[in-house]
Amino acid sequence: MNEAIALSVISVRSGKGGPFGAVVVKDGEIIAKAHNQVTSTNDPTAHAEIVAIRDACKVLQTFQLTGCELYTSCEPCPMCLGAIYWARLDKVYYANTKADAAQIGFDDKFIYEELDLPISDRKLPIIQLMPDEALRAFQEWQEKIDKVEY
Ligand SMILES: Nc1ccnc(=O)[nH]1
Repeated sequence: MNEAIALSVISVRSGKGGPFGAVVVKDGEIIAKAHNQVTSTNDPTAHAEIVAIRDACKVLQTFQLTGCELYTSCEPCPMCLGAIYWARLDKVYYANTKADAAQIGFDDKFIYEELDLPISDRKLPIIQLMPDEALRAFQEWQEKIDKVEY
């Protein structure tokens, strides 16, 4: 967590992104570390946690981080939490909370609140189109013998 927090400070001082840092640990060793890079890379998904997960997967040459733990300087936002579940990390440690992040202008808490609402009550319109056509790829996937599942 010391390293994750140090990265969050580096992020602020370097001007490369928001005040967030994260590290991925396996068997007690740091295998990947990152700070937020949203504004310096024009990538709204370049949260510290996402960048660290991408790097860890590259290092381990895998799309699943089972056996790894994530240390993040702030409670993960819903996007990062989704990535954490998809990556199958074992555990998450965090320092600042989403309420702390909200206080300095980061939307993590707002997105959590949106997710608690029924789709019809959310700020973001989400409209279904062409479900029958889209199902074709799902059917093909289900029938595919040599697929790589995740
Ligand atoms: N928890 C976080 C919120 C926003 N940006 C980040 O990199 N991390």
